[in-house]
Amino acid sequence: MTSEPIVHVRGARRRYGTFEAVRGVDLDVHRGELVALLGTNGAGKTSFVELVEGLAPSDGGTVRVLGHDPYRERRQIVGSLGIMLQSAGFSGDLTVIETARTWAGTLSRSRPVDVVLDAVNLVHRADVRVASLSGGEKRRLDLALATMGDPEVLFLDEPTTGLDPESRRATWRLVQGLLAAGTTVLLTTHYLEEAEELADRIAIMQAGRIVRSGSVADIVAAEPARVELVVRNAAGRPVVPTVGDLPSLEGVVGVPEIDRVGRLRLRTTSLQDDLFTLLQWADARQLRLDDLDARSASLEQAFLAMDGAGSGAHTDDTTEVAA
Ligand SMILES: Nc1ncnc2c1ncn2[C@@H]1O[C@H](COP(=O)(O)OP(=O)(O)OP(=O)(O)O)[C@@H](O)[C@H]1O
Repeated sequence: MTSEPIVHVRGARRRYGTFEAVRGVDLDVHRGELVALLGTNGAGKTSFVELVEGLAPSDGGTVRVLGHDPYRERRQIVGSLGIMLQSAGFSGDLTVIETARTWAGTLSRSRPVDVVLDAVNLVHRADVRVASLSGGEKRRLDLALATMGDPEVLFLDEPTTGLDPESRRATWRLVQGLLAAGTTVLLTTHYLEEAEELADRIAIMQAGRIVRSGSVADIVAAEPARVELVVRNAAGRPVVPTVGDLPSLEGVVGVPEIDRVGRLRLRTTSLQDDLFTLLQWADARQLRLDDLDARSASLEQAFLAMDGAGSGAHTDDTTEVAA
């Protein structure tokens, strides 16, 4: 993509007193793209997203949304933004429809209120007081308000937390419709499936920094595939090879595990080549490779591996910086 990014961030920082929660983040989100920001609790996602939402000033670096500083030049862009925070500040006394109409009245342009409530399946709850809504219904109302102004850029902070699976999928369809219409979206989520379903690109945050970014395929490709099988002889009896008996496997990461019944487990960065070598090795020895299970890493495995690798960085998380 060559056009100027809608969200353009370089070296963003955010401090709370002497604690630095965002430590030099770079991120671009292009027009019509959805970028999902992932990370464990406390990684700094909300602290970062609030910078691009213009809810707080950056303590360093450059933050631009639609070409403007979203904090200092907020008035120029606020009409083009849709923001769904982690927790909404609704008045519990108003009904759903009153809340939606009140919100629509604050916008320079608004989609019809009934259409927006219908999109989040809240029409049947229109006359219910917000205080009586379930947690998931409140999230859906929040999404309705964030999308009511037909925003050019939508910031969604954990939009499907607390939603049942059906509502979550309905939200995904809604977001996909907005993307198809050209909306640009920055989303934070703890649901990896949500990121896989919606995101063009993913950025993984750890201790205030983006430690990995790219498409799901890019991120998963960096994580070794897993192979598991049981070695048996021609009569079907288990054979327990030693690691030294195995052929040379160029992509193996770490040491293959072999248990007492001949079950072999290994991780490899060259799945196809190493599998081929293993099959040839077994064939030459008239061995069978039973229960063969070979699979690429999932986003979840890649994420967990990164988090494990970053446990040192977690300790670093508590490091205080000069104010
Ligand atoms: N107002 C605040 N004052 C001091 N520290 C804060 C404040 N807000 C957040 N933090 C700290 O900043 C770090 C990042 O928090 P943040 O809420 O941005 O993380 P997150 O990735 O959004 O987490 P979660 O997934 O739990 O929402 C945490 O260590 C948190 O305790």
